[in-house]
Amino acid sequence: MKITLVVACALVDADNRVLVAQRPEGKALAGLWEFPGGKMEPGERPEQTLIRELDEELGITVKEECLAPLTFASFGYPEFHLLMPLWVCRRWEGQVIAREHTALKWLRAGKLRDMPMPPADEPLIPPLIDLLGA
Ligand SMILES: Nc1nc2c([nH]c(=O)n2[C@H]2C[C@H](O)[C@@H](COP(=O)(O)OP(=O)(O)OP(=O)(O)O)O2)c(=O)[nH]1
Ligand SMILES: [Mg+2]
Repeated sequence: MKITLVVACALVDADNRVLVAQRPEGKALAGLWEFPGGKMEPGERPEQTLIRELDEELGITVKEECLAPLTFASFGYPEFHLLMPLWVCRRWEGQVIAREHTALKWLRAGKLRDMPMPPADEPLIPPLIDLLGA
């Protein structure tokens, strides 16, 4: 079985809302709402991958000390087993923009359940509600 390591981030704004981003057409799971992030490249540490992905996907600069680990997803897709740690980040530089996603939304954690997300993401929602409120 192939394990794919993907790193992801819940960006949280001053009102305790979480950023979700809609996956673009042409990619796997197109149209679903996800936490920004992506696959690790050879030689990277997970936190470096996340910082790179947040720059590439959202145009923001994040410092490693502003990333707090929260939980992880472990889910069997047909082609691979996804292992995805999720960090929380409340502090970054720059304006969040959709460089690769179709759209972005800031939502209360309790509203994440209303969004069509990848099946792997469902268990990530309760820890976010515990941390941020519904
Ligand atoms: N980023 C992200 N990926 C997720 C989430 N949930 C989930 O199942 N995935 C899956 C979808 C993909 O199979 C994989 C991550 O792929 P990705 O498309 O973000 O990878 P990437 O940014 O490196 O993009 P690419 O270069 O591979 O096109 O993890 C999530 O919340 N965030
Ligand atoms: Mg990505």
